Amino acid sequence: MKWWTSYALQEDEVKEDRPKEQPLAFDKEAQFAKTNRSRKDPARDPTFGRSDPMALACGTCEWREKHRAAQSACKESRFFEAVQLINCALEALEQQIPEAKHRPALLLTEPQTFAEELQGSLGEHAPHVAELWATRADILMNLGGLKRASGELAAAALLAPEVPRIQELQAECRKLERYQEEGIAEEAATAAQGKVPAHILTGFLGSGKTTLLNHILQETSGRRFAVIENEFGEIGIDDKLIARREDLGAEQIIEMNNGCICCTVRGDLIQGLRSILKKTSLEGTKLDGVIIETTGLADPAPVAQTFFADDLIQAKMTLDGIITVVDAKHCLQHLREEKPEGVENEAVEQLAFADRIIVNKTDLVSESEIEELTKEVRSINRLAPMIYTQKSKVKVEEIIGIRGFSLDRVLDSDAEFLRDDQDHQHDQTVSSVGIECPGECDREKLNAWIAKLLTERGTDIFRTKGVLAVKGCDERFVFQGIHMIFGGQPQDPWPENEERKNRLVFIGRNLDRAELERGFKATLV
Ligand SMILES: Nc1nc2c(ncn2[C@@H]2O[C@H](COP(=O)(O)OP(=O)(O)OP(=O)(O)O)[C@@H](O)[C@H]2O)c(=O)[nH]1
Repeated sequence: MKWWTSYALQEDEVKEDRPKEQPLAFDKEAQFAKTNRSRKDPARDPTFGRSDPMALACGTCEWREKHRAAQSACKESRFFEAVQLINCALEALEQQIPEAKHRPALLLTEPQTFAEELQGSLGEHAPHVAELWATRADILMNLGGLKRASGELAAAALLAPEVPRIQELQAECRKLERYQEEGIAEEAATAAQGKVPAHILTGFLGSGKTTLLNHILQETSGRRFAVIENEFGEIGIDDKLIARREDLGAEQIIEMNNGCICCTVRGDLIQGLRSILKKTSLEGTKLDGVIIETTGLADPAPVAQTFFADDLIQAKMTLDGIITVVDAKHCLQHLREEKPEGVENEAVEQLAFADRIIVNKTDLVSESEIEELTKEVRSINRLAPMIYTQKSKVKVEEIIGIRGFSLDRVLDSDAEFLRDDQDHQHDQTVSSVGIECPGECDREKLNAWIAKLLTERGTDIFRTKGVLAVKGCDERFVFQGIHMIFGGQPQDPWPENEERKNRLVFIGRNLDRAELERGFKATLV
């Protein structure tokens, strides 16, 4: 059965109950060390690890009250809120412990080290700290972070070995870990069965994400996938580039343009996922999965966090994996780009978070270039399997249904992953210019202009794409450019209900809108 509906989110769907943006920051580990996220230094920054605005209340609030609230939230399956509350309780308790002041934030971020170092000097506070860690472990177990939970419980047991609740939770955690290790994961599997798997496709501009999406849809026709397309450009082009939608089988597509789901349209992502759940529930249908294609400038961490931060989504969906596509030709230059202090390098983030890495466009590079790139990629992400492709052609079972995402792995490297108060700053010099105008282009003039533009400015113009009306051509002319590599070809005929007009987008650094508009308009007949 075909089940294709293309629709944009309604205003009232996205505005209501819009959650606040929830970017993240990183911690240590080599895998994440190059991400250049803004990090706070616990030794120098007294606000390190504290949530704001909750932190303001914490100074005066009673830790017991926050602890009770965290326990209630956990019982009611509001796990993300429970994490924020328990962290708040820990912060409040930390204030009460003079010894903790010498090791700021350790109580929050590294329970085991804290317990080992201060075990003998906590006095009456020891069982209280242990109790809070036990609650945090309980919440983490519910979210699937077993390794982290086990660490918190070990620390709690060090401080309060005889507390029955800690022992019970340890036994429960061991049981779940055993299930996980033995691969039987009965309870987890039963819980996951009813959940819709989600797949995040990420990768820098022009790396081959849409090509991969088309490939997945083609190879899985008959399976029902909903797709969320997110574009950075001022004008959406990708929806026109998803090949032969009607032939691809069962999908629902939601487009989110002009903003990045990792920050400005993050609330839209949550509402988009919720509306997919609502639609399938109303229709009584079942989805095989949701595929989210991020912009080429997205930080995948906040996108992944969405699957924990929203209670409904957490209950009904499970993040199967983050698939990062790499452009073998241009990736290194983006990985090595120097960014100002505190500004993140998205290309690095995308690799650091990957559960699978697809090194695409191997046709454009030599063996030795691939070797060099592999080394660099491995210095950022040691673990994710790497797959080498042309035109993103990969065996679908290597990237879909992989159960690749692990909360534990992310928490190991980024203890702050589940906090809702982290900084994350994109490079403000990178922007997009969209041109939309009627008329027909002259192919020769267009070629000459674009060739000159990209030869001269191709270092700064990362990505160009467009759907153009070319004189003498009955089809929509699709133009694609990545730095200085560009090309175009007629695609399918203009749909009857679509006006023949030009839509072109440039994404890059220090773009000159007036110059681009002037240049393009000069190619019109
Ligand atoms: N030479 C070559 N070109 C490729 C390969 N894979 C994809 N392309 C081309 O690269 C261009 C960009 O591919 P897309 O799939 O649109 O890339 P994207 O990551 O979705 O791009 P954005 O969403 O704009 O960031 C298109 O013209 C593709 O046809 C490949 O393996 N080799």
